[in-house]
Amino acid sequence: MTPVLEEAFPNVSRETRERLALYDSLLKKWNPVINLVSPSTLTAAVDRHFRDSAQVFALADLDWRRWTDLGSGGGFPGLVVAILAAGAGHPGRVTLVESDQRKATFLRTVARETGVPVEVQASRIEALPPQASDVISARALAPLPALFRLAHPHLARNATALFHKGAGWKKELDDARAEWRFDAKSHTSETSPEAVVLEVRELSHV
Ligand SMILES: C[S@@+](CC[C@H](N)C(=O)[O-])C[C@H]1O[C@@H](n2cnc3c(N)ncnc32)[C@H](O)[C@@H]1O
Repeated sequence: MTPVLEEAFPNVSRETRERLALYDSLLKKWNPVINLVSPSTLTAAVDRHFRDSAQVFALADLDWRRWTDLGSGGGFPGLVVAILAAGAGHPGRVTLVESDQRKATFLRTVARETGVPVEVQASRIEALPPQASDVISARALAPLPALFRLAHPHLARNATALFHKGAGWKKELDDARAEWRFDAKSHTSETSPEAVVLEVRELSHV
């Protein structure tokens, strides 16, 4: 287990850290074959991917029952959420949606090897029946207006969307207001100074 993982996750159980370490090693093994994350980010994966993902778990209200992660790719942030939730004894169900079959196979492999219960939907988000999720997350999937179109059918009443966004997030928010009503709060990212996690509630069409 790398000391970096211990520093990044000081308050989780040993079992959770071991699961994260196993995930990290599988990511490094599979990445040259299916490009789950940019290869240049692999050496700093604990910070760039694992700690970055953990932010949404910490921001969500604790009482969620269904969490859906859209466009999960290599599992960020959704699979990290599932590992942290399992470690905390959280009873909620996490679904990862990823249309690329090879990436979905990777997600199922990590879930099986770490023993973390997670549902992997290997399909396009647009093809899913409504998920009625209390929390929806997505990182690096689409600009905000398009992301709202993808997420909206899957939100339960009083749901929260937690979206990682880069430096252009203010412009994306302005663009989205042409089409959508919502309350939004930005949380400065702990892993990248110009990035944020946007917390969006009460999303409805204009
Ligand atoms: C840029 S990657 C980001 C992956 C991951 N969220 C991350 O931050 O590392 C976007 C992922 O979304 C998936 N994706 C894009 N559009 C999708 C759709 N309409 N339905 C399901 N998955 C989609 C792609 O296959 C890809 O794996």
